[in-house]
Amino acid sequence: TLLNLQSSASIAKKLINGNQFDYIIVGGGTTGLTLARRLSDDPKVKVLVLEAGQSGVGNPTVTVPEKSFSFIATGIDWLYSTSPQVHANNLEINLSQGKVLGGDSAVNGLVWSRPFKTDWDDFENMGNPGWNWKNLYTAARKSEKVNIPQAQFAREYGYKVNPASHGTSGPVQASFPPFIPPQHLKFINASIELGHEFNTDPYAGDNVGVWFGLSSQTSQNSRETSEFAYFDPVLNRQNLIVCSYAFVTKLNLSDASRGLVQSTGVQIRFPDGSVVTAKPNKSGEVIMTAGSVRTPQLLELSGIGNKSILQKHKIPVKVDLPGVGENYEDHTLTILTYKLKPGYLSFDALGYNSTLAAEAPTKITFTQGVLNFAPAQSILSAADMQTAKKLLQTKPPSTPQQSFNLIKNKVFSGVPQAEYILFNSFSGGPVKEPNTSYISMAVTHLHPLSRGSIHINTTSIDDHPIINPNVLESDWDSWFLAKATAYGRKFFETEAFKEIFEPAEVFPGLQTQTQADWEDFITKNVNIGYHSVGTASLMPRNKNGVVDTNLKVYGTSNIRVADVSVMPLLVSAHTQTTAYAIAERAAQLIQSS
Ligand SMILES: Cc1cc2nc3c(=O)[nH]c(=O)nc-3n(C[C@H](O)[C@H](O)[C@H](O)COP(=O)(O)OP(=O)(O)OC[C@H]3O[C@@H](n4cnc5c(N)ncnc54)[C@H](O)[C@@H]3O)c2cc1C
Repeated sequence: TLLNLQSSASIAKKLINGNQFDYIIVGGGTTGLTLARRLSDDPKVKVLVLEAGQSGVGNPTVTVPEKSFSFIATGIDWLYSTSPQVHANNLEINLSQGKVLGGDSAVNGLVWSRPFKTDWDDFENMGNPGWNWKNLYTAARKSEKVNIPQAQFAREYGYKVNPASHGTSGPVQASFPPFIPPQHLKFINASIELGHEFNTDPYAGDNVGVWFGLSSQTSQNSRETSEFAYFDPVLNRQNLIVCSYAFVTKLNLSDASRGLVQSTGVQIRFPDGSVVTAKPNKSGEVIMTAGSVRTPQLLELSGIGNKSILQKHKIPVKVDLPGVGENYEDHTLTILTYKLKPGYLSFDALGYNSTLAAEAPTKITFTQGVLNFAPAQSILSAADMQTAKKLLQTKPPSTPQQSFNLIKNKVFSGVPQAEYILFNSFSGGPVKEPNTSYISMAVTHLHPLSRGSIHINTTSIDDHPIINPNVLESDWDSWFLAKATAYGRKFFETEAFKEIFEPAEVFPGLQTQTQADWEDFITKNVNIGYHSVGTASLMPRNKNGVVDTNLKVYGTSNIRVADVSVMPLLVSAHTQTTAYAIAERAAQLIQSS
C-alpha cells in the first residue's frame, strides 16, 4: 500500500497510530524498498517504510533516462553540498541526491557495473566475516534481470552478455541501450589502441579493461528504480505500507536489557507539520536506509554517536559510538572536454539540430554505455610506478590502517584504480560555442585514501549536516588523480579519436602539460562521483565501526543500518549494484536471525 501523507494524512495517522510494526524502514530509497519487498514476502510480517520524498511514478525526470541529472535543484533533490574543501581550493562541491521513492536509483546515471572481486572480498578483510565476493555476488544477482541484447544491436555494436555472470530473474532489469553514438564505439577502438583489453564478461569479478556497460533500464528504455522494480509489483500487499512525504526527524530510544539501547519509536513529521510516532512491536526493529548523509545525521540527532559531538549540541548521549559519520569517502572525479568534428553529434545537438531533436529519445538514448576500468599498471609508466611505491609508504592521517593496507594491495595487484567514461555533452570549459557538439571524459579515482566525515551542524533535521569528504588530503590522491587525468588526454591522441574529435582540447586545454599543471587543474576542478559511503561502516567496534556483521548498530538491540553508509571501503564500480546487494543480503540476515 502506498500512502501519500500530503493527501491522506488522516488515514495515515490512524494506520500508524493503530499498528505496531515488525520493521520500520527509515528511507524508501534504493536499499529501503529492496529490503521492504523482501521482508514483506512473509505475509505475517508488518513492514512500514517512511520516505521523505514523493513517488517517482509518471515523473519523466525519473522515468526518462535522457533526463538523468536534470533532477538537480528540482523538488526531488536534497541538494547537498560539501563544506569548503581545504585541499581543493576551498571548493564547495555539489552532492545532489534523490529525495523521492527509489532514492538515488531514481536519479542516478543508470550505470550498471560490478566491482572487481577483491573489492567485495575487502569488506570481509576489514573485519566482517561473511561480507565477501561470494555472498555479495549471490545477493547482487538476486536483484538483477539481465536482458539479452536484441540480435540487431548485438550485430551492429557487438553487444554480448554472458547470462551465467548475471541474475536472470531478479526485479531490476539491466539492458544495453538501443543506440550508441559513434564516439562511444570509437572509445573502444581508442582504448584498444592504447593497449587496454576489450572485456566481454566484466560482471563476474574481473572488470578490467574497456567494455559495454549495461544500464538500469527496461528493454523499453525506461529507467528502473527500486520503486518500480521492487515495490510496484507488490503495491497491494496489506502487510507493507510505504509512506511518501514522511519526514523522519528522530528515533526515540530507551534502555533495554544487557546495557543496550532500543528504539521504541520513529518520529515522523507530516507535511501539515504534525508529528506522529510509529512504533515497532515487542520484537520489532528499526532499519536505517536514509543514505550516507541522513543515516549518520539521524543517529546523532537521536543520541547515537561521538560523545563529544553530541554533548557539544546538548544531545543526551544514548550510545557513545565515535564511528558514526566517520570513514566518509567518495570517488574523486575530473572532466576533460573535447569538440566533435562537424557531422558528429552529441546531446548538445538537441539544442540546434531539429531533426535530431525530433528523433529523440529513440536516437539519443542517454548512455554512458562504454566504460574503461584501468589498473595503475596500464596508465602509469615504470618510473611512475616507482613514485607510486614511495608515495604509498606513508599512511595519510585520516585513513584507517587496514584500509591503507588493502588499497595499497589493490594498487599493486592490478585492481582498477581509474575509470574513464564519456558524457555525451559539454561539461566544462571557458566557452560553449553555438552549433557545436562536445564530449566530456570523466576520469575517476576509484580508491582514494583520504577520509572525511558527515556530522550534524545543528540539532535541527532541517539543517544539512556538515559534509566533508576531505578530498585530496592525501598526496597519493592528488598525484594519482592528476596522473589519471593527464592519461585521459592520450585517448584523444589515438587514430580512432583523431578521426572524430578536433585536436585542440577545450578543457583544460593543451597549455596544461606538467604534473604540477595537472595537480593545479584537479585541485581547482575536482568533483565527487555521487558515490558517498562509509558513514556507518561495517567494521569492528574497536576499529571505529558502527554496525556489526548483522548490520546491528553497536550498543543497540533493535536498530540496523542497511544502506551504502555501511560500505567500509569504496569499490571499483558505481555503487548502485552494491547498494542492491547490501539490501538483499540484509534481508537474508534479518530473516535468518
Ligand atoms: C546523481 C547521482 C548519480 C549516480 N549515478 C550512479 C550510476 O550511474 N550508477 C551507479 O551504480 N550508482 C550511481 N549513483 C550512486 C547510487 O545510486 C547510490 O550509491 C545508491 O543508490 C544509494 O542507495 P541508498 O539506499 O544508500 O540511498 P538512497 O537511494 O539515496 O536512499 C535514501 C532514501 O532515504 C530518504 N531519506 C533521507 N532522509 C530521510 C528522512 N529524514 N526521512 C525520510 N526519508 C529520508 C531519501 O529521500 C532517499 O529516498 C549515483 C548517485 C547520484 C546521487
